[in-house]
Amino acid sequence: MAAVAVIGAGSWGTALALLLCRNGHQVRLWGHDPAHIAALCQDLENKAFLPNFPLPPTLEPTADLTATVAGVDAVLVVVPSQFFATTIKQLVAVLPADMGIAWATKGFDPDSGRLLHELVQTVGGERDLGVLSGPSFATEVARGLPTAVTVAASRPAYAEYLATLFHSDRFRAYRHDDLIGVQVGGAAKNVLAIATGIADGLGFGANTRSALITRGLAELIRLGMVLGAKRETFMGLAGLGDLVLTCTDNQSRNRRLGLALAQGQSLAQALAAIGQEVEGVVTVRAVCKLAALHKIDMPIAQQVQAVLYEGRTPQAATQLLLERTGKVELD
Ligand SMILES: NC(=O)c1ccc[n+]([C@@H]2O[C@H](COP(=O)([O-])OP(=O)(O)OC[C@H]3O[C@@H](n4cnc5c(N)ncnc54)[C@H](O)[C@@H]3O)[C@@H](O)[C@H]2O)c1
Ligand SMILES: O=P(O)(O)OC[C@H](O)CO
Repeated sequence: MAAVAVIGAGSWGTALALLLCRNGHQVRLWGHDPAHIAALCQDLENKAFLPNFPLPPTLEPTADLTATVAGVDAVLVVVPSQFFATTIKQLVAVLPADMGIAWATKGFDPDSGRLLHELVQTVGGERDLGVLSGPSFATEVARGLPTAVTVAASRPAYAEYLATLFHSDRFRAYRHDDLIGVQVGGAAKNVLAIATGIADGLGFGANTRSALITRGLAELIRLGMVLGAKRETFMGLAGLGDLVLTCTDNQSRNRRLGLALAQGQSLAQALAAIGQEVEGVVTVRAVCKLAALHKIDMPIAQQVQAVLYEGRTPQAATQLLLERTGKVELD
């Protein structure tokens, strides 16, 4: 059994920490906010981000990063992408130089637009890198509902090590070698879930939803290919799997944001009502910048950006998508 540091005490970090404890591991769960961690220690529950799931004695909440990683066998970072760079910088300062870093964050580095493995390489030097991604709502994992994810790593043995930590009869962790594709899938699907939420919120039907998911997948593949991903990765859990989950179920915060925008709420109102991280709001900027840089067509992502940041109404954005000239289906 291993000692694991989970860095990020939000809903996903807490759900993965609970899973690791159920798998028999000893877990330290780090949060940046000492008051929140004090509440976790007192309530033995993460009331702010994952209520109604008792924390077992093998899960130790802490706000001390040095103490969190002391003597652990593995480290998993699960902070939202906007805090990822700062957290990694703090982490590498207290982590042995040969210790691998894995993450379950879904997004790009907002400042540089780079994928997170590039940032970790730059800040953390040569070491094992791994990512856990795929269709997985925190609450369902905490409830022990059957879930399957992808674990990709820079080295097959590290992917196998990480997958073994998480794998159980309720949480199947499939190994993968496409670090880039798995990250692009997990990040970009959030933008497409906002688009699908908008369409559903405007009252469009099942045909429209399916069209957006499928044409969204084409955009995601285009982006992945220019960044060096393998095309087939997008047919797996971290691609189509997560895209379908997030675009079709109202547990998704990104989808709910789209629904709220279509119903006339402002971005600020919608975010306040959701009260948690909505990664697509940050990710859409990186995605559109990358699309422009690599000269690839990502019309759905561009319309999401226009709705979020350029004052375009959901109705106008939808109309602009529909008015595009016909084209061949496959690139
Ligand atoms: N919630 C899910 O179901 C789920 C599932 C899969 C992946 N993810 C991904 O996991 C990542 C984390 O999301 P979440 O759902 O746990 O977020 P959350 O909204 O539940 O929690 C917010 C998190 O942000 C952290 N935070 C806030 N300010 C911070 C700061 N200044 N420095 C460091 N951390 C700070 C909080 O401690 C908390 O961990 C995201 O990339 C998300 O896409 C979430
Ligand atoms: O609630 P969302 O939209 O952030 O999605 C959560 C997970 O990424 C689903 O796999």
